[in-house]
Amino acid sequence: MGTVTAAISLSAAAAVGSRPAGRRRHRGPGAFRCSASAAGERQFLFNRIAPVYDHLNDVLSLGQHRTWKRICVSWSRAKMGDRVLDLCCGSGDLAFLLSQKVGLDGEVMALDFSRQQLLTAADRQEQRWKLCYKNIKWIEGDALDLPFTDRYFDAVTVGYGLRNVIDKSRAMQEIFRVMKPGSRVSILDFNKSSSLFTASLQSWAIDNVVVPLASGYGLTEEYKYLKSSISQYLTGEELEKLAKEAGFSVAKHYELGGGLMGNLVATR
Ligand SMILES: C/C(=C\Cc1cc(O)c2ccccc2c1O)CCC[C@H](C)CCC[C@H](C)CCCC(C)C
Ligand SMILES: C[S@@+](CC[C@H](N)C(=O)[O-])C[C@H]1O[C@@H](n2cnc3c(N)ncnc32)[C@H](O)[C@@H]1O
Repeated sequence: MGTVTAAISLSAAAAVGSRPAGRRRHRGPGAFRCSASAAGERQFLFNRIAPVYDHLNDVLSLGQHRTWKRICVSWSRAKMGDRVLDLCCGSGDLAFLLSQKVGLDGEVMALDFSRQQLLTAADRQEQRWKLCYKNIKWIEGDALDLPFTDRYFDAVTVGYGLRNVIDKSRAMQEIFRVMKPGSRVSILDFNKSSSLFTASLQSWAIDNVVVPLASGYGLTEEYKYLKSSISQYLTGEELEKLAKEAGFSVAKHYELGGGLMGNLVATR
């Protein structure tokens, strides 16, 4: 595991560039305590599910999540030679897809605040034979305070991450800041559907399939969180509005998987 740890940049300083010091935001003490404990709980949750995360995603979505992730990466328009960011990268599914898009001349920065997810990702990278995967750097960091300079990336992806960050507006502003003008962000997540049928199907599947199966791994509460996080998420229309408020010129949300999932594409 030693080499795996070495593969992860464990501090912002180790990441490329660094945000102008003057731009670090000041949080009120109360706000910091509140968001820090909530963020800490989510960090702990994703550390805990890391060992079975990929397996359960494959089983619970019958492998469909890989199709949705391929669509997300394709819609980012990442291309050969690009410098790209996979934000909230987890075990690296989208980072590996981006790696193939940008090739060895390109660069993939994959950031997450869960060390266990990053260790899984680095382990997977070591086990894979494709040369291009060497272009991925795993960075332990916070999506709300990205360790990258302004206008740095040609494309950004976020797979099932925005719903999990404490401050979605702040995250969108950080994404905007680190993107080059004219570049795209592609954000995949569950869809908070306005259709009663779709919302009921999604809720039924989580209650009657996802959580019972996860319980077999001792992860009942972790997967129960899925449902509450979706109910607190933004609708497609609200995601488009959030992107525009962050400064994006164009933002469009597309439903996937019969409305169970959704993907926001925004252009800076
Ligand atoms: C890759 C997927 C979800 C990732 C994911 C996101 C989270 O925020 C979590 C939070 C807490 C625990 C786990 C996760 C998490 O895994 C999407 C596919 C995996 C889903 C867990 C399964 C969703 C099932 C659908 C509601 C119904 C699928 C119907 C059909 C088989 C396509
Ligand atoms: C459901 S996983 C998604 C992983 C991967 N993108 C995928 O598509 O499978 C959500 C990830 O977001 C990360 N995350 C949540 N809040 C974060 C934050 N503020 N900063 C960095 N990562 C965060 C979690 O640690 C977790 O690995």
